[in-house]
Amino acid sequence: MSESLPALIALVGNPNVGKTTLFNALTGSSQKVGNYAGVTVAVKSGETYTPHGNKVRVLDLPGCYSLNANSLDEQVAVDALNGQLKGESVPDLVVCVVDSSSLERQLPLTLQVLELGLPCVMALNMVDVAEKSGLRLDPVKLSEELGIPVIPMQANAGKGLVQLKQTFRAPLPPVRESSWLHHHEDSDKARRAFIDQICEVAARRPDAHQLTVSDRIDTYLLHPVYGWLAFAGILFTVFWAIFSFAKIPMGWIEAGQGAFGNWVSTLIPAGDLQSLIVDGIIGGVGGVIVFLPQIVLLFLFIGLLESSGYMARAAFLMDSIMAKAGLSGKAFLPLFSSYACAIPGVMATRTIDSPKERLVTIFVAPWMSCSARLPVYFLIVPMLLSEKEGSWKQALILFGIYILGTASAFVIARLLRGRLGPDDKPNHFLLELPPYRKPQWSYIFRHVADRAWAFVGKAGTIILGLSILLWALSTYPKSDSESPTEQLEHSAMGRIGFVIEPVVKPLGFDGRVGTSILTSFAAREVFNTSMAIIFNVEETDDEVETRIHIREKIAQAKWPDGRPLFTPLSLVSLLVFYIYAMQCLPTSAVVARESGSWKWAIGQFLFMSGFAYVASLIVFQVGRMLGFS
Ligand SMILES: Nc1nc2c(ncn2[C@@H]2O[C@H](COP(=O)(O)OP(=O)(O)OP(=O)(O)O)[C@@H](O)[C@H]2O)c(=O)[nH]1
Ligand SMILES: [Mg+2]
Repeated sequence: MSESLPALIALVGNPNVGKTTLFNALTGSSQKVGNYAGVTVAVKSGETYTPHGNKVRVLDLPGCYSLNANSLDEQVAVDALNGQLKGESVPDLVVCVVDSSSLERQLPLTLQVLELGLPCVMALNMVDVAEKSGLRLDPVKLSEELGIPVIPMQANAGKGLVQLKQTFRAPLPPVRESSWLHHHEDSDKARRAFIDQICEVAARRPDAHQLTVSDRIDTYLLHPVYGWLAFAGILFTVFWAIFSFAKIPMGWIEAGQGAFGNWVSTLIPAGDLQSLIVDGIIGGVGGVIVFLPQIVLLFLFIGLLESSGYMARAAFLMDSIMAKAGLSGKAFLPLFSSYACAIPGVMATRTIDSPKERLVTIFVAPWMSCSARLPVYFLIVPMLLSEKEGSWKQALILFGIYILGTASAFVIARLLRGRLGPDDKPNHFLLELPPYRKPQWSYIFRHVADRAWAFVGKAGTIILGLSILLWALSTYPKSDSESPTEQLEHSAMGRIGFVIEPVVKPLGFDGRVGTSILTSFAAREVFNTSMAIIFNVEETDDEVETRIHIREKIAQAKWPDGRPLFTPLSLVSLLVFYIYAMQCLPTSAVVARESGSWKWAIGQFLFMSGFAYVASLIVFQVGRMLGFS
């Protein structure tokens, strides 16, 4: 019996049993929670206090089905228990978190953990679900049979937390001898027999098998026809809502930004300083910040889909399509989360057992249109339809953009998967359909707020810095000319544009657009910043009084011969470029780390950006041949 206080506690359990919910409740963190298996893919650490005020460290581990790890995320959990994680020792106490509504399936892992010989406590989570399904649990019997403390809990409501914390103190529960293994050759069989015996006395099922509410919902949502209709309907509603709801707060931000710009213009006399602040900083940062409402809505919807349990159904429906792309349903969730951001998407590929399938998924993930592309789409799409934001036609185009990116990703995945050849060992696709659950609102709001704050933080730092730099490049060196157009041509930016114009002209863009594209390799949103700065700086002074929306200003831009710069064809070409181009250094860094080599990251960058160029070129040239303008 260990007398010393525990210093390190590890939360272990099957996927989707509420480990992270418990971790967040214990440590006050807001790590990602979702109602599907494989949300947590890396170890997270936090601190909590015992009822006696002693500080302990808690590790949240990725879920695993057994200790014979099949995938990378499971391996991490196993390493943590064996003390093989870098910088971590063997845990002093293991909290086995189980979903009490399916105890038989969870106990094999618990027994394996007990066999390791570490002090254990069981967090018998989701007792609310077990109760509703009519299961009769007997925690006292369970504790007697297993020989460890068993704490009934409902982690998402904070119930049982205090009781659990009371076990975090000396003396730690004695290590139990693995009696079920005695006289048995086959340890799997021995565990099964012991589990049957436990469940007989401690977890009795109701006699009649009833269809649960989730089962009933699934007869529609997984139906071969209605299921797909519902899937398309849900996605379309999301896009439509992003366009139409966001319109209102966007209007406020724009109005505020305009008023602020005008106010600053009255304070500072016309000249370089005014131009720097109004055109460079307010215009440049504002060109990105105004899309905050869309980003918030996108993350809110993804959060809702993830925490209700619908995401796992979508993966189930998509399994057959994924198979055509040479991937399994498991690749769907990482790819879907790449719609928010490719970085967590690439990380989430750790749940994929097959190393080759994982590489392929990492490779195509950046083609799932991420949220950083939204500002660019929202600048271009309304121009394409020459209308303001918010119509259903725009939502339809946005839907089409996502479909194009996704379909292209699947085609490339298939080609690449074919080239890599079959796996060395067979893989089993195992996707769990969790019951539908009420969304964890507190978590979702916190998560959305974090993302919104990160977006604003980026605008206030990286985008702000780039805005100042871009403004300077578009203003200096100065020429004697009075004409803003000639002045821009004379500036450093104008000269870069001059060099770049021949490269982008076949795609339908001039040097100004080319320069904006070039700068957006730093981060996609910078396209908006550059466009705003270039076209603001170019305005004549008397226009300052009637500050019009930057999009209208851009729409009026012309080639030197007076033709409009932006035609439907050139706008489509621009959209196509942004759907395909790989313009995110942090993603490249994560790809290099997760794939184990920079070769993959560089190959991906060159392939995707090259593809973007060629695709835009084809769109513009073929479009022109067909008579579009
Ligand atoms: N009804 C109910 N739901 C819960 C409870 N605890 C957690 N949940 C929900 O269960 C789902 C899974 O929670 P997570 O904390 O992400 O589970 P996890 O074990 O960390 O999952 P992985 O990281 O995928 O291994 C979420 O939808 C939670 O809101 C509970 O006690 N009762
Ligand atoms: Mg988790």
